[in-house]
Amino acid sequence: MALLGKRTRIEQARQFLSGGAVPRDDSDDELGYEDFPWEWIYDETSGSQNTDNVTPRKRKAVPALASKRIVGARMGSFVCRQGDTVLLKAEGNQAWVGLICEFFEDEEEGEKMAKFMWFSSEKEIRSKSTKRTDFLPNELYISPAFDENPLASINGTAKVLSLEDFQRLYPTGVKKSSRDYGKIFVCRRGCNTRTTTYTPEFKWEDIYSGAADIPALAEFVESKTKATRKRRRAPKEIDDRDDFVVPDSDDDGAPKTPKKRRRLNDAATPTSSRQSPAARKFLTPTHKRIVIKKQLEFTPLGTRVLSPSALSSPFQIARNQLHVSSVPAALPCREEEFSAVYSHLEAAITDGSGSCIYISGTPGTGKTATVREVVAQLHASVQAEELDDFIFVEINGMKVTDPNQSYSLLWQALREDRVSPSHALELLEREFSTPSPRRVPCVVLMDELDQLVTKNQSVMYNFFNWPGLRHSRLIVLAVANTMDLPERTLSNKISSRLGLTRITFPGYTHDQLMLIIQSRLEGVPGHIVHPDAVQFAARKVAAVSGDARRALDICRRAVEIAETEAIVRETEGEEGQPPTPSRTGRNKGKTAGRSLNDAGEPDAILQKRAGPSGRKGVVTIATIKQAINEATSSPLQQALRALPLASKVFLAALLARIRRTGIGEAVLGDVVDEMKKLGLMSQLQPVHEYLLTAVEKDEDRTEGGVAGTSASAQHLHPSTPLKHREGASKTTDAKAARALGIASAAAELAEAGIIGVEARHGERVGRVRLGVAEEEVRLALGDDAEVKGLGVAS
Ligand SMILES: Nc1ncnc2c1ncn2[C@@H]1O[C@H](COP(=O)(O)OP(=O)(O)OP(=O)(O)O)[C@@H](O)[C@H]1O
Repeated sequence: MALLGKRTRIEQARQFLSGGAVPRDDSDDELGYEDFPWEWIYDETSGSQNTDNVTPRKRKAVPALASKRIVGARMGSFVCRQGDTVLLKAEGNQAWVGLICEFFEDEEEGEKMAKFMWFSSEKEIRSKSTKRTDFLPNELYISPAFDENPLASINGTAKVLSLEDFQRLYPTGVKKSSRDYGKIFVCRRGCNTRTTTYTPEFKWEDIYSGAADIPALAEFVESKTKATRKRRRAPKEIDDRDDFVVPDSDDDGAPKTPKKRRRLNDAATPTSSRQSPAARKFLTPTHKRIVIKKQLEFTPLGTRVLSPSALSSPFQIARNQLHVSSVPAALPCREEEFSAVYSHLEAAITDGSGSCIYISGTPGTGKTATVREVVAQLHASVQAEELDDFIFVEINGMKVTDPNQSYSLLWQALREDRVSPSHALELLEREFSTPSPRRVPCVVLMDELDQLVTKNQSVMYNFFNWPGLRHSRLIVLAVANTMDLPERTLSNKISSRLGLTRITFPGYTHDQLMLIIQSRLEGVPGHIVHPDAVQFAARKVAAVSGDARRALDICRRAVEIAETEAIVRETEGEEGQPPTPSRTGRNKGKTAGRSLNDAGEPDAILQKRAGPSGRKGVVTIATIKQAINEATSSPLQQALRALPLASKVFLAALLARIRRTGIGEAVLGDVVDEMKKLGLMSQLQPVHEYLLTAVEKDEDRTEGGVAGTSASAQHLHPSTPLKHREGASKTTDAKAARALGIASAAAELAEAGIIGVEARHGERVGRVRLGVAEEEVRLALGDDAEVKGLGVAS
């Protein structure tokens, strides 16, 4: 019984930590094998008068005893007190060493807890280049890191000494046979292991003699392990100093729109990375910083490297900058969303708490780009020592073949260890329900969440649920296209319990799309895109979807068209063709490449160059029209537009269903229901007629209504061997023929690869999904006269 209790306690206290903990060869456990409960030791002498520097947390103290100060804790014969250094159980035979700062009762969890200040071993220092080489086998660094852990994680006492005292007391080292073996440590420096900055050497007994010294010790380690520290200074003060970059004048300290090369906190807090390295290095022996003038830095001419874009034509630069895969220098029109995501993430990382943010919005509204930018800015803050370290991992529903792989990816991010999904799930469950000192927060971006839901809801449930577990420090950013995916897939009861923070990204208006395109064209020389063209593209896209990706794609294609035209024109000119009236004398005789490289030409020249049609070599409204036309006249687009009405309505219904559920696939029967709804709503005579007849006939066919349709669609598929056509066998051929309207539409679409149908014999739940991009269907049928008004464009 006692042994079982002991095991539970150790299980509970397991740290599952690697690297950094102190190896312990002995398995001796001072706490014995009896599972006594932990009891508080109160300060009987001082009563409610707190003279000590260290006060317990009244907030969490047991109410009846709130006036008494907790100074220690007892478990059987084991006693530890505030200010003591103790061992905390780590994975295997390892232990962490922590200094007990305060005790408190966590009422929510009904657990006795303590706040620890950590010692670190050299193993915890990740940077090999800045790691000291003079560390001793039992040396620890006191670190400016704190954690709260249950008393159950305490595993014995530790003794910390100065090097002098250690050598005096143990001149030949600690013998393996000694009870003190593995429990005596030397501390002569403090270290911030994340930044690998050390305090100057000290004598431990000089700086620490007991609980009363904790605040001073914390302050000392904190202040001495930061090369430079954020200190909010007035702009004037910054201006007066030579060694800082002058921040932008629009600083108000609040998170700003993401802009490259200007970190979010730059202006609010001058950080170490903004100082010259020299200014950071120079300290007096008493550790006062010497501010020196920033060294003049220049790059020798011989090694000056031009960026590739500098060598490109304006067209190439524009194409590159408009490309959707290029990372924009700024994300205009997403200021609010950026701030919301940033502050949530920053707060969660700082507090060491878990959090789950659900981000929704239609495609191309900048969800992924914004989250990535936030994470990049937070990483910059970590580099500048303004934020605690965190792990970031991106899991994309489109890129995993099985949603369960998400578990392996998360575990790999946490531990750099590849395991199977089922094993990873086990490990993650255990990890997140186990207290662990210094667990680094982990931010997970779950992109294209819809795809992870389709196959297995437990994946989404777990990722939404884990952040709520007390020890997880997991921050999930779930990105999806629909607002109510959690409710639809997890039931209202569960999803409301999860307490998700929701952020919605609205579609861009045409003004916003204009701004986005213009910002991408910033720095492109030669005014090669006419402002009217930008406006036209923005209007066209905003009318259909508000999708920045589409707007950028159209503009990029338009630039390509203009570039080709310019080259053709130049070549024609070179081959002795009479120059066009627009050709300026300056350009005459130049090669295509060189003449196109003219940067900064005034608009007038470009307009002239554009020729009588007003478009050669410049992107105009006509070029945009051509680009849109091309995009909508690809073979796929043409095939989609040439589909029979039944197939178009089927696609419109499938799209509506997918959009409504937020899931990338739908039950065939539901699509037919959707068709009925569309038929009722539609003002279009042909749709109305078609649907009422086709659906009614279909309903006649089987009592289940949609079942018959599903079966028909699946089993009338030309690729299905006749003998396997269960649906057909269930009904008479005549009935099947009557239902052929919808069934054959589905079969035809499946054969063309426009949809995929997953046949489930004898069931009513055959599933159907799009086999082409949703965007292609929207583009082709969005303004198709036959199905206009069925919501394909929205
Ligand atoms: N405000 C913006 N400024 C500049 N570029 C933007 C902006 N919003 C989106 N983009 C660009 O549009 C493209 C699509 O953006 P993103 O991938 O973030 O959209 P999304 O909402 O995540 O779409 P999906 O749901 O399809 O994944 C990217 O190239 C991105 O850089």
